Amino acid sequence: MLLDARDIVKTFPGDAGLVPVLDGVSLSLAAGETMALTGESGSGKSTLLTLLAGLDRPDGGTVLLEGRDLGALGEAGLARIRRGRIGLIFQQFNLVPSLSAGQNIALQARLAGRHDPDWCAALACRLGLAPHLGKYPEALSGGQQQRVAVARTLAVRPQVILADEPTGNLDEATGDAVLAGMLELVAETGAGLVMVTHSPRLAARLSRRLHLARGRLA
Ligand SMILES: Nc1ncnc2c1ncn2[C@@H]1O[C@H](COP(=O)(O)OP(=O)(O)OP(=O)(O)O)[C@@H](O)[C@H]1O
Repeated sequence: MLLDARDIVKTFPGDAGLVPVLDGVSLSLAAGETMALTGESGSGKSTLLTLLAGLDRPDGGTVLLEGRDLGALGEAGLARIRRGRIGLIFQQFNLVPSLSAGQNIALQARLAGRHDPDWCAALACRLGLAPHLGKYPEALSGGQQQRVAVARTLAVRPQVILADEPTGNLDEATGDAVLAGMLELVAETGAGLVMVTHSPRLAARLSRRLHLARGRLA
């Protein structure tokens, strides 16, 4: 199994003491599988994604990535896995303003020591970014910026892609186009995808859907 989360518990301090946001969440994701994560605002979707990414540690339970327990890794080991094997895409594009689109696409792959100019060029082409590679983020539309963010993540060839409402900032048609490109490329690379979305319409385009409510997945 690519990603295996077992009995995840996460609590945060609330007005009346510790509040369990995730209360025994388990999920597994196979290579090539795409999973939508839905749930009301505040149900813990982003919290779960953060734990799956190894950006925070659960209070209970384990996250296994390709059989490796993220909880058993130190900060350096976690950082290495995050750089090379886990791709994150957020609603905010988080592009580096002083770098061109092409440089932004290559940035994380360079940092991970995996820069492949041919793969970057192919991604840019597939995502319709080829004419825009020399432009800086301020000169790109929202949809173009998000496609750069998608390409930047895929450039690393991560095993797992965790996306938090990646099209939430885009109009419906642009969001659909970005998602279609992303799903196509995820399928081709054989990565697994977990995508948080509020949209049942978008969730229906993924292979599985899990709904988070009252700290549990259904
Ligand atoms: N660092 C934190 N400290 C305290 N409480 C937190 C922290 N992070 C999240 N929470 C709480 O955990 C709950 C779940 O938050 P989370 O952001 O995971 O929800 P979500 O389902 O992603 O919501 P949304 O759809 O609005 O983005 C919320 O009640 C939030 O206030």
